[in-house]
Amino acid sequence: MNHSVLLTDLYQLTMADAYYQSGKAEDEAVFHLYFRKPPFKGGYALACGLERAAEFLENFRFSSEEISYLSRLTGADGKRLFSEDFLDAMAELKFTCDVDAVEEGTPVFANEPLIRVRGPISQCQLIETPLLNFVNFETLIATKASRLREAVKDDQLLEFGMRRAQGPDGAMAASRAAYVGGADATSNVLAGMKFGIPVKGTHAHSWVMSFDTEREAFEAYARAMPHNSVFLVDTYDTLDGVRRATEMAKIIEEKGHRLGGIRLDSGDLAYLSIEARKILDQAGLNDAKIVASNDLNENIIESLKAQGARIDVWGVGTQLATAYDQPALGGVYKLAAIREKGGDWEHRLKLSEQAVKVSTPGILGVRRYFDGQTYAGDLIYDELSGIDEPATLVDPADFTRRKPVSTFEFEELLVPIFRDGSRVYQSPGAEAARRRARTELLKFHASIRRFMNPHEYPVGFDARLHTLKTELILKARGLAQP
Ligand SMILES: Nc1ncnc2c1ncn2[C@@H]1O[C@H](COP(=O)(O)OP(=O)(O)OP(=O)(O)O)[C@@H](O)[C@H]1O
Ligand SMILES: O=P(O)(O)OC[C@H]1O[C@H](OP(=O)(O)OP(=O)(O)O)[C@H](O)[C@@H]1O
Ligand SMILES: O=C(O)c1cccnc1
Repeated sequence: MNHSVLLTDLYQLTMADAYYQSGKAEDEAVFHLYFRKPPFKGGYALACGLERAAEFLENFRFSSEEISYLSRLTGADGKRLFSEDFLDAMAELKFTCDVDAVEEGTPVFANEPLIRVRGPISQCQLIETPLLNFVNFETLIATKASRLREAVKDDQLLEFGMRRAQGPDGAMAASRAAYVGGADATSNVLAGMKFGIPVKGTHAHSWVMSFDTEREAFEAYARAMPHNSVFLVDTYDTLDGVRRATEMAKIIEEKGHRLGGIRLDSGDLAYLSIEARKILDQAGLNDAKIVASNDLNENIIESLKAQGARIDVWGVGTQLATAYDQPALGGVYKLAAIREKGGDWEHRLKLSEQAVKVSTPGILGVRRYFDGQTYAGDLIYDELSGIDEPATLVDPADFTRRKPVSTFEFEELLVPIFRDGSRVYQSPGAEAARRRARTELLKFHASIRRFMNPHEYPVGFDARLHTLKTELILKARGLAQP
């Protein structure tokens, strides 16, 4: 899916023009994309959206039609909004940035750069909005799916959300991200074809309603789809429907198949699934699956399991595809360092009344330390300052809390994606990202995956970065020590 370079906010283009006019367009800058709080009051997020971001950047060039459109835009005085020099430069523009990013399916935490962009400030600026658009949404949905995966445990999780998703593009991105996060399949056929996601489904109430009786509907379905025979049993009376479904086993077996199962879509799903299981088992259909749907989310699933529900397959639509309880991830993209051509790097920081909103200066990297059993903590450091050895995590919220990590193995979370505008990383695809999410999440202590009051995984600054940031905050507030 390729997107136009005009998929950006107007102010990115007006700033880019102004950078050209100020002679700063080629100044080198570093921006980081990160979020300040994990979504859903959870303990982590699952990085997603890089594949689409990389595709977008790879095709980052202005067409003559796009330049012509921009040349027709006018400002408040009715004169052309964009300067001719800027539009000429855009017509010739080649993406030349270095981009480093966390791979899709990697668990990530507040304030860690998910993407780092380094290059001419005008280019860094133009790509801010689309990068945030791709990463915020897909990371949000992948995280939601991973919470659902946590709730369903080893059961099957099906994503049924297209009908309630935020438009067709939202549905496509949601199906992909849900798969990365832990869904086993989607009902979205186009997502199946485009992203290689398994597609699965049952049938709707309309099938049953289109016949005079439920029996006729089930018989016709059993004959037509003996190899895909999950019957929706709640159109009239759920447990009667289950009994009727068991009567289809004969037709299905005559065709050389086994009854797939039933789907419950209303009522008390704990009670009904327990009763349905008894009916299926009594009919010798122990292998028939019970599918449940109806506005499910991770908390309802956890509760249903605690109630002893006998559900094998969970169909989740609206709450997954729309991230119902938190419709946006608040990822931001902030300037952290800049240098004029041939000059030295200067750190940059944005102040805020709220300490958590003060941005972090530098060319940041993240090291994830492993103590042999679980991940022990992440170290955010500034490549310009170097790491203060022995490596120690300094809690940004309380500098007296420190955790030594130098004896542990570590990996760098940011990997090169573009060098000088050329793509050096091929996305391994949704399937590989999904596997990564599964294996990586299990390397953290389970308490970070808890829904209620999850454990806060240690993410600290390197001591030099902590000192640098403190000094820059004091300086910006006019409080610097002489
Ligand atoms: N045993 C249960 N414990 C907790 N939540 C449940 C249980 N059974 C069903 N639910 C959930 O309660 C909600 C019930 O919603 P609602 O009242 O709209 O459904 P319904 O009346 O059973 O069916 P519908 O309105 O779709 O015909 C759904 O989110 C469903 O997943
Ligand atoms: O509940 P969700 O998690 O979004 O899952 C998808 C829902 O879509 C279908 O319902 P339908 O469109 O027929 O509407 P209804 O069942 O809500 O009436 C299906 O029967 C599920 O209930
Ligand atoms: O296949 C299903 O059962 C299905 C698909 C989409 C939405 N709800 C249910």
